[in-house]
Amino acid sequence: MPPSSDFKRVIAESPYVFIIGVAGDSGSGKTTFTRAIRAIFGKDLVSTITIDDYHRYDRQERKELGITPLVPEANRFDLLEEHLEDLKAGKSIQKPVYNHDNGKFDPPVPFSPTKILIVEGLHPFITEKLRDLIDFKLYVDPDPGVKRAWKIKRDVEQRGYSPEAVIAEMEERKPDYERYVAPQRGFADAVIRIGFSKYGREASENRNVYHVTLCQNEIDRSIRNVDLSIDLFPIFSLAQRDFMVEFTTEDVEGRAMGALTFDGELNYTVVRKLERNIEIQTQVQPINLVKNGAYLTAGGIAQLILAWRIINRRIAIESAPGVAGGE
Ligand SMILES: Nc1ncnc2c1ncn2[C@@H]1O[C@H](COP(=O)(O)OP(=O)(O)O)[C@@H](O)[C@H]1O
Ligand SMILES: O=C(COP(=O)(O)O)[C@H](O)[C@H](O)COP(=O)(O)O
Repeated sequence: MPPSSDFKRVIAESPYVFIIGVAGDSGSGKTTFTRAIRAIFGKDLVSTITIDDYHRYDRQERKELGITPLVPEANRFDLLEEHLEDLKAGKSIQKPVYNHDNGKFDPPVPFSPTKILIVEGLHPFITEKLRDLIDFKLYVDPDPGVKRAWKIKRDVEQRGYSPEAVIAEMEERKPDYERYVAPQRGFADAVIRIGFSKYGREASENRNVYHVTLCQNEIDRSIRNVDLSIDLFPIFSLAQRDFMVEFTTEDVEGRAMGALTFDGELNYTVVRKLERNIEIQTQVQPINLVKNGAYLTAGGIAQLILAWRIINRRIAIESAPGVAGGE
């Protein structure tokens, strides 16, 4: 791909359908963490499929069978594989629709592929075929306390459950989560862990500041050298808020992954440089995740780095011989 090309235009004109898989428990921030990707590429290029639509049983049937939606048999992965294969080949599908408001299925809807497709849900990496079809795999992994707070808030405010019902359901689902969902961390290119901020729980609750660890496998060799430096000078001169960065190696399902941890908030001036470097390297601009004068939270920085990783995976595919029209 020519270095000065307009990356969005190249993607729009390429036949390649790039699939991003986002796995994690219900209410773990899957939708929220893919927001940066949607914001960067825009509605025309990005669409999302939620795997909830591929449940085999409606809420009443699951109740009668005594199973949770986390059990693989409660989902139609064969149909999902078929649909992702069709979408990757540029074909439209008739997508099933699960309605969270009433726990039943609505009639299927026509769904056409966009050049970037986000597939999010409980089990996007459960079969080998799904893993092969997905180009970038992300696992979202909040601490139990964070997940509990997020899930209660969302399911009470948006899905009409009582807090007690949400808590009881979470307890009931735990063993199936550990058994069928959590092991998918082992297939992920990146795992995002989220805990309450070390600067106090109120920082999380009031300002969305979390302790965020981005575990990544080794960066693709194909990525060109890029300056991802953080400038210390504005940190010294604009350090009105607490911030920390840490790098460790962590064991993720038996794999050693590089773990970059952020907590707190960084001023726009510091983050804008990072964002600008990513814009120059990827030709995707403007990214503009932060507004002038504002602060970006640790989660926002993790999103920015993730977006950069994902864009680079897409560039690597574009440049590979014979794939997506590369030389
Ligand atoms: N990074 C985040 N920062 C703050 N709140 C979040 C974040 N991610 C998720 N949440 C909260 O958790 C709720 C559930 O997140 P959502 O992205 O809908 O989860 P999922 O798609 O995994 O079911 C959201 O409505 C939001 O209140
Ligand atoms: O586990 C999930 C996925 O939710 P999310 O969209 O949060 O990842 C839901 O419990 C099932 O889809 C069933 O839905 P319901 O409980 O509404 O019947």
